[in-house]
Amino acid sequence: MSEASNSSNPLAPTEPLAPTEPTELTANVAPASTSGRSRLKITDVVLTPIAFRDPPLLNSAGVHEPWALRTIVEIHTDEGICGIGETYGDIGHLERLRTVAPALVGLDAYELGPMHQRVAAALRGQTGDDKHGLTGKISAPGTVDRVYSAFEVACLDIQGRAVGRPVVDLLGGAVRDAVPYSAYLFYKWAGHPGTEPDQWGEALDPVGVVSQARQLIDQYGFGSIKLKGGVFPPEQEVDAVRALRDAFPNTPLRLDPNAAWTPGTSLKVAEDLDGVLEYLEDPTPEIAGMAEVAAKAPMPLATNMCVVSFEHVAPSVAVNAVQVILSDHHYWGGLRRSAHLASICEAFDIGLSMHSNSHLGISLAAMTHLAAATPNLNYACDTHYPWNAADDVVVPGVLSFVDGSVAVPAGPGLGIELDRDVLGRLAENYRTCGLVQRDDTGYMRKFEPTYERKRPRW
Ligand SMILES: O=C([O-])C(=O)C[C@H](O)[C@@H](O)C(=O)[O-]
Ligand SMILES: [Mg+2]
Repeated sequence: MSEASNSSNPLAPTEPLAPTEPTELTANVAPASTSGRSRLKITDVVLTPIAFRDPPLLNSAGVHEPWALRTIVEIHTDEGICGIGETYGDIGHLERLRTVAPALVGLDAYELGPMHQRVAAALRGQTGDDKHGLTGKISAPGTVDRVYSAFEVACLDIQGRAVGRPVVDLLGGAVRDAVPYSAYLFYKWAGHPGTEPDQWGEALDPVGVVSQARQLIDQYGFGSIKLKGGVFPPEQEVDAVRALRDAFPNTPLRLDPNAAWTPGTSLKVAEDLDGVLEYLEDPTPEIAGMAEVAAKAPMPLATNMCVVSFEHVAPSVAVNAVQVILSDHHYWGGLRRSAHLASICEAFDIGLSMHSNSHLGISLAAMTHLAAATPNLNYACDTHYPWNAADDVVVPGVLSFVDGSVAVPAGPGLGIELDRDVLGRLAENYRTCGLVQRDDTGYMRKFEPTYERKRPRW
């Protein structure tokens, strides 16, 4: 037991969970374990911001820029075991990672509770933000979870490597050997303005959307489809979904306009697509709006916008705002806390799916271990991976899609290795690409100067 334990309450945590104004960081966090057990002491935390190519994917915030940003996290230990994680690359998030990293040195890689406390203490109540708002409002506790997540994944990688077991075993063992993902369709331009069309081509109408679905399904074997909407007037997106239904009569379909519609518009679309969608994702903003739609919609409503942190769950349950939550370990506080979310969903009979932003193979591996260990994950997971796979930092061979699913890596830890040549190249991209923050709206305005981000828009 640490010297700092609270003598009046034997169950109190050894230290405050999130002191907002600590005078001295070291005086407000749990000390490293002194029990004499063998340790895996963290000796260094290395953060590498990277940039990789991203196609012009359209959404309710604007359009993806030519580069997507991420940060690769490497944690080193005194035993020589190193673990890796992947997280957002926006400058504000990167600065928060940089603030926290030195505070983790000296911890044991098994001390994840104390690590969460140290992250909270180092952040001193900061609240993150982003320019796209596609994952809802970010709170102070949500900011801690976003920053902690990649460090937690890297430590689970270390733990697995240390004991020779895959991360899925640390999460309770695999309930499935392979994790199904869905084809993630986007309206898109043929290429970034001023460049040649990319391999995917244009998708701005039902014909283009169906052809994109065919490409993704032919290449990856996906067994379900999600269309990112919120780009065109809802009637046009309904037509695209109907075209998908005609082209793929037995494939589960989802539509996600990222809160671009009023509750009234959402209900109209929900009625139009009755019997066509397995769920309708974030048709309208906020818990109250979603509850209004959910009360009459014929299909379940899903979210990765109005329930994005633990404090949102109770208010949402109280009004039955959503019937499916899209988890995402990058902002729900890593793999273990995402497993807690899964238990909460089970308790409240809420469905569970998985959200994705632009990402590479470290995230895909982590998502796959988590999903494989989560019995009540009842839907195929989202993944952007096909859009960004050409630039993966992971050594090829382990992560591949067969019939739309990724087999759980069998090697110790995450079961993957960093390709250092690619990492170096993507780090150089970051230094030269001129972007430090994702700005879909700003990029759209370069081509449509009057464009505004509006939620709801219709
Ligand atoms: O709502 C969602 O599913 C997303 O936020 C996924 C991605 O962020 C996607 O919309 C994007 O990157 O344009
Ligand atoms: Mg969504």
